[in-house]
Amino acid sequence: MSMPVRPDTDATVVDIRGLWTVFQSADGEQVVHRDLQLHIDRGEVLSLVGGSGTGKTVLLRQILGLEKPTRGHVEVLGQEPGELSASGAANVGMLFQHGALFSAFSVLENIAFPLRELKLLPDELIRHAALVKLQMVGLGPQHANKSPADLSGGMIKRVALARALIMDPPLLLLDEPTAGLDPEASDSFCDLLRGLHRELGLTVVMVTHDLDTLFDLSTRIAVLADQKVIVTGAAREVIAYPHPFIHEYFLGGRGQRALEALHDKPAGQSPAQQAPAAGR
Ligand SMILES: Nc1ncnc2c1ncn2[C@@H]1O[C@H](COP(=O)(O)OP(=O)(O)OP(=O)(O)O)[C@@H](O)[C@H]1O
Repeated sequence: MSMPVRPDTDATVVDIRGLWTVFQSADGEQVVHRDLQLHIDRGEVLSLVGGSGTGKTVLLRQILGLEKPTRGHVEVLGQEPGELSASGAANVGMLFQHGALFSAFSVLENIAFPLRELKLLPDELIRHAALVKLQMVGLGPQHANKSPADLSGGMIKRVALARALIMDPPLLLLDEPTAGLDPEASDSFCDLLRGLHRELGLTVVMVTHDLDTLFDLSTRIAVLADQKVIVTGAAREVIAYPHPFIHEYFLGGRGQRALEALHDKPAGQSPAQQAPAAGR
């Protein structure tokens, strides 16, 4: 007997509908998001791009469950953000902008911290899991007992990434993942992220001001302006959208240089070069 074929409803990882974010200030109300919509499917690397103060970081925090929108609907894997999955693990891992490691903890203690907080597993198992993650981000066990103060900027990002991945979240949020890194460390961190995205089948939502990182990693770009997502699509599609912010951001000198670098890469290396996907 054949089973009825069901539509694939499992593809949605993030579903945001009718989102409003309004802050009260001494000068009155500040509307940051006005009826914003965003839909992200499994396996995407979606980058949020927008001018300063357009609410990119606030949106990441809402997906993570650290902040509630004023109005509207945010769902991550069919659940309210911040809830644990059926297995008790976190659905979302986040790499904060400056790594945000605990300075009094060793590298391994930092990576293990979220698992230890759960108070479900014995110490030896937690230590082992943290060592596996340390290796996964390209750092050897000789770094396990170091203090964050003894690490380079690139290593701090890697340790923070290992911590974000400790509970094997299917969704990873990255806030300015390459900010503060020199070009070499930045390229190497992008290589690591690209590899992990592929190997772990992660869905990634990223905020970046760095156009090289943007073009290097994104499978889709969403542009925030006028308090909403004005366009989403592959790089070519977004760049062709007529809006003053897009023109200034992508077609100024900085954007032109990053685009040229993108075109110089061998075909197949850069996901942003793939055929345009329909904006959602
Ligand atoms: N808790 C808060 N209370 C009041 N206003 C806030 C709060 N959090 C954020 N804002 C305001 O919301 C706006 C959006 O902030 P957000 O940090 O998300 O911007 P952003 O797009 O990430 O900007 P940038 O690219 O400069 O980091 C800003 O004007 C900020 O001052």
